[in-house]
Amino acid sequence: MGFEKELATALEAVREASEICRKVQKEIAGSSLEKDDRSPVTIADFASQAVVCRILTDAFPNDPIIGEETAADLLSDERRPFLDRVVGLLTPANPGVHAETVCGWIDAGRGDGGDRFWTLDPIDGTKGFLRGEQYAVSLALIVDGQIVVSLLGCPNLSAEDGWDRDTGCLFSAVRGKGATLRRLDGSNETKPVRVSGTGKASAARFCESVESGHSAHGRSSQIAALLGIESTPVRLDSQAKYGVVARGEADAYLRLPTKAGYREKIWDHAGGVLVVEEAGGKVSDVDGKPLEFTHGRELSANRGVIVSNGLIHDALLEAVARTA
Ligand SMILES: Nc1ncnc2c1ncn2[C@@H]1O[C@H](COP(=O)(O)O)[C@@H](O)[C@H]1OP(=O)(O)O
Ligand SMILES: [Mg+2]
Ligand SMILES: [Mg+2]
Ligand SMILES: [Mg+2]
Repeated sequence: MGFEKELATALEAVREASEICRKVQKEIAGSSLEKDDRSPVTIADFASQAVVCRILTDAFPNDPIIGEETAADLLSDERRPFLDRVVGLLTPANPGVHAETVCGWIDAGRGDGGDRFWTLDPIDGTKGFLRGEQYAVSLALIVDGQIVVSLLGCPNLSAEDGWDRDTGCLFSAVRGKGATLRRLDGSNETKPVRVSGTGKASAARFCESVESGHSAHGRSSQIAALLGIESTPVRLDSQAKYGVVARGEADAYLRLPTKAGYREKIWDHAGGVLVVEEAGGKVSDVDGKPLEFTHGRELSANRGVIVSNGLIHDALLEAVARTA
């Protein structure tokens, strides 16, 4: 199956959501609040989830969506002004839309898994978004446990090679059909995406989280030292790191388990994994096992994530094991 309609629908959804995120990022002050787990969320996270779920549900009414956000976080009286701002972001494209309808769109993202489902991170890297740095809109379709379509909208990542620096870029992949890069604006011109050809682990360029609480930075520098790597890792937020490895600007992305024992969420990886794999790279957990997207909202069968150009993957896993 070619998944043409799925890809076209997902491209439209990620583009529309990214446009809203861009608009909010320009005037970010006062646009965020804290969730029960103390992580930040902004009006753009909710609006992005609403838009993507609306578009997906229109096109594929039977497909469940597992999204990060829930409208429950918007329903207290004190949060009503915040909800009204989310509604305001959706009004230009949906004149007269009511708060109840918007909450319904957001909660279309509360689906369960199954044989065929979508997973969505409406803003991945909210902390980066708030700092005015990298973030991504991440969307993937999973069929029989395999990612078959994946997209990463990266509004603050320049589309290389003479494309306008501030258009942002959009990665997509369909299983067996390669990975592609577009500008995030309306243009449908595409470029193939390929990982680097770096075969010597000592020459590898790493990228990693900005937030040390999300991945063990100390351990990644030990791993780099073991491999004889002298360059310092590039730190950037969000699944934009998958995009950067997919297009060969870095050779590896290490997400090493932290002491807190955090379980990775499927929406924090699904959009990036197939882009890297279809670009010729490899993704596994720290034990070398493939990521399993068949256990609900979390990657509960995996620990950490190692992303590479494929050529240096075994060397990375060996060094990871030696620092365990
Ligand atoms: N304690 C945590 N450990 C690992 N990842 C986390 C943690 N808390 C939130 N995240 C998620 O990690 C991702 C960002 O990590 P980074 O940018 O450092 O790679 C985001 O998906 C973020 O969710 P969110 O989508 O809410 O931003
Ligand atoms: Mg979050
Ligand atoms: Mg995320
Ligand atoms: Mg998020």
